Amino acid sequence: MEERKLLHSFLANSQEGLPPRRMKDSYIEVLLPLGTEPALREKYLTVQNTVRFGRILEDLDSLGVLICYMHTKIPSAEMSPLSIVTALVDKIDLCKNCLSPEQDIKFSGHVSWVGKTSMEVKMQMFQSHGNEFSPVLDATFVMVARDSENKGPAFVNPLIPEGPEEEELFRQGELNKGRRVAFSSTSLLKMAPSAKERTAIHEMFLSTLDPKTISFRSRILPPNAVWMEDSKLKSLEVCHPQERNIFNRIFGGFLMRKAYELGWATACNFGGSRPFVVAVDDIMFQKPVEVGSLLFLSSQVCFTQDKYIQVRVHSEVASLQNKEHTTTNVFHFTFMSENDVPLVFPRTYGESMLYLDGQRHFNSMSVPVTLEKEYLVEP
Ligand SMILES: CCCCCCCCCCCCCC(=O)SCCNC(=O)CCNC(=O)[C@H](O)C(C)(C)COP(=O)(O)OP(=O)(O)OC[C@H]1O[C@@H](n2cnc3c(N)ncnc32)[C@H](O)[C@@H]1OP(=O)(O)O
Repeated sequence: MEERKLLHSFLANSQEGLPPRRMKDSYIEVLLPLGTEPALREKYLTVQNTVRFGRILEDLDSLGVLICYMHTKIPSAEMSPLSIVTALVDKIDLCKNCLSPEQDIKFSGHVSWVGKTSMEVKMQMFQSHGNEFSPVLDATFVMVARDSENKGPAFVNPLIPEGPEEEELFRQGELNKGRRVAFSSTSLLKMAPSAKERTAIHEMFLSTLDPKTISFRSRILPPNAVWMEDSKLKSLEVCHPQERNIFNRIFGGFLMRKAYELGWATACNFGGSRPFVVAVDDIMFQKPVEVGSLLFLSSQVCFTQDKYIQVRVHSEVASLQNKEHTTTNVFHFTFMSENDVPLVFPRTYGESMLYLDGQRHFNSMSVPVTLEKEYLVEP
């Protein structure tokens, strides 16, 4: 960190002072040679002989940061003065494809939109089948540039789209920013649910009242349903230095992998079969996690429909001094089970909000996915 202090002089005072970049300046392709380097497979292998999705999340996070470093590269500087951190995993949509641990995987990506200090990155992943690579997933991340010591914001190079395709991507990036602002301003933490949502929650509530008593307090579960609180799983991570990133904080990919694996276990426990992940959305990195922290992860099913299970994982760190807990991340994962799963019922008002939030995330899934036998992505 002492060395990084010296890099401050390379930081720009305004965005206009930085040379504009094109999308192709940050474009990169990376090969994960699972097919040709068997020694690498162990790290990626599940017991079902598929690829661990948690490992893919780690790779996407590192790649996203690398892409941003390409976009902001200063040819005359040996080291970048920027600290680039993951602010948001906007979306990861998986296509219906089998991930084999015995075939090479290719990642590609580039910066698709920039603000003043933030960059949207689009990445794709492919797996080789014979002579060609077929698409596996699309991911959109938002990275934020901070100064050399990660203490304040830092400007990033402007982006000039070239041609109609790039202009469309850039416009989409702008729309994404607007959509995120709108989504956050109608958050249930700030606003009451809509009339339709309120009615749905009240109907669920009524369906749990015991018809034998005239009371709002005697609640019974309808058939094929589970109380939301009974779907919870929790875990604890001690954040050792091994998991730190280049800025001496805990690596975002590690946090995602841990949250994903707990989320998967929650869906597995709930649905009674090994579920497949179909979408990841709106993972917000609100606060950095310091090395040495105790990281508490808490996961629960918050919405289900047919074979789908929407899981929310909340992570917080505890201050060792005053035992205060601070939220660092909230993760949303959509899984698909082999068979139809039970309904999940909220018991309290807070749980009802979690249910509606889960439903909103589920409905924002862009690709309607259908269950396919060969579609196997596991933790
Ligand atoms: C050299 C080559 C090296 C290669 C190495 C490769 C491998 C490397 C591997 C290492 C991998 C290491 C990677 C890791 O492990 S990073 C570790 C995981 N991530 C973190 O720890 C980040 C934790 N969060 C924070 O520190 C803050 O919340 C941040 C800094 C993110 C924002 O803080 P704050 O809220 O105070 O910021 P602001 O209000 O001033 O806004 C600043 C800008 O940010 C935009 N914004 C903010 N939030 C969001 C959001 N949710 N969605 C979209 N955008 C968002 C905002 O619009 C604004 O944009 P703009 O209007 O300025 O454009």
